[in-house]
Amino acid sequence: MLTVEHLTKTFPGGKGIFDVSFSVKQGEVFGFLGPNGAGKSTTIRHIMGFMKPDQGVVKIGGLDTWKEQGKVQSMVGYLPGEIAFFDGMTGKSFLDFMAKMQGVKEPSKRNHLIELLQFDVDTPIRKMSKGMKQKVGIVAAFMHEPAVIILDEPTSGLDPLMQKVFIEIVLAEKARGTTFLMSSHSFPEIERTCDRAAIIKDGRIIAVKNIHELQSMQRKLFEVTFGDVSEMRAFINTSGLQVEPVAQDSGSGPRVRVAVQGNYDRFVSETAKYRVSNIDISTQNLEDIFMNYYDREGTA
Ligand SMILES: Nc1ncnc2c1ncn2[C@@H]1O[C@H](COP(=O)(O)OP(=O)(O)OP(=O)(O)O)[C@@H](O)[C@H]1O
Repeated sequence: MLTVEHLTKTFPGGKGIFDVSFSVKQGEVFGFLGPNGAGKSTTIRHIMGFMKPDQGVVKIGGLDTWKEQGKVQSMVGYLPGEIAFFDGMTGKSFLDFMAKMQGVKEPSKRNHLIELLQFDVDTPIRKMSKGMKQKVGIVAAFMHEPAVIILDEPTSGLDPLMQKVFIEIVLAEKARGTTFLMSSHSFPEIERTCDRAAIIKDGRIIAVKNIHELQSMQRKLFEVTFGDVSEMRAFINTSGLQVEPVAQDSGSGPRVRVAVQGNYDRFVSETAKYRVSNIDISTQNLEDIFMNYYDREGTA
């Protein structure tokens, strides 16, 4: 539904995006992650056909988004990182204006979204908080029921309750077959909504990950405290598990960290052979996995 092929744009000074390629299938929610200045918004502006690439092409539904901008935009909903509103407009007059541009005649979807997001459409936009403006932008991006929705940091400015509402709106649209590309700094949001996510750094894609696979691969980390050092050593040498010793705090007994993925039988039977005084359990979360990519140099 959406393909980005070898997209390159170099800004004066050498920044930009370089050979960015990925594709998003119909009905897929695709996350776009990366540190500040990595190139997310620049990529999104090219996807929307607002910028001419130096090299490469973006296609939505088979149409070149730069060359056939007009046609493409009628099938796309877009929430920019920073929305430019006209002076003197209320939420209602802005949405009326957008509805006219989008050719929306039936207001039921718009009214439903306003009800879910809970804001007063009659407030002048200049008096709205950042979160309220964001809500107006979300309604504008979704109300014409486009086939593809492109969202640049959609929940920035939204409170936690509204972030949850937003996730529910995305999941409902996804169930109808809408295709999404969504840049975000929020790992829980990506985890709840996305099928796959790309990580961009210094203008280059360094990884594309399947979120469902990552979730099924998540490891549990057990910190096991033994009765004495000889027992801990025996466990390290004979258990056959992935074990590493943990530096000992004053007062705590000899400890190891055991990483287990999926099958806990061996962990249970091996630890049962010793006097164990404590076990702490933690789950490696997606944020840990992604942060690893944020820090790491190189390509996937
Ligand atoms: N029009 C422009 N002219 C020159 N440099 C630009 C222009 N637009 C973006 N850049 C630079 O390109 C890089 C990528 O910027 P971009 O806004 O795409 O990042 P981002 O990933 O969206 O960041 P953030 O998470 O902070 O929103 C940055 O170094 C930015 O300063």
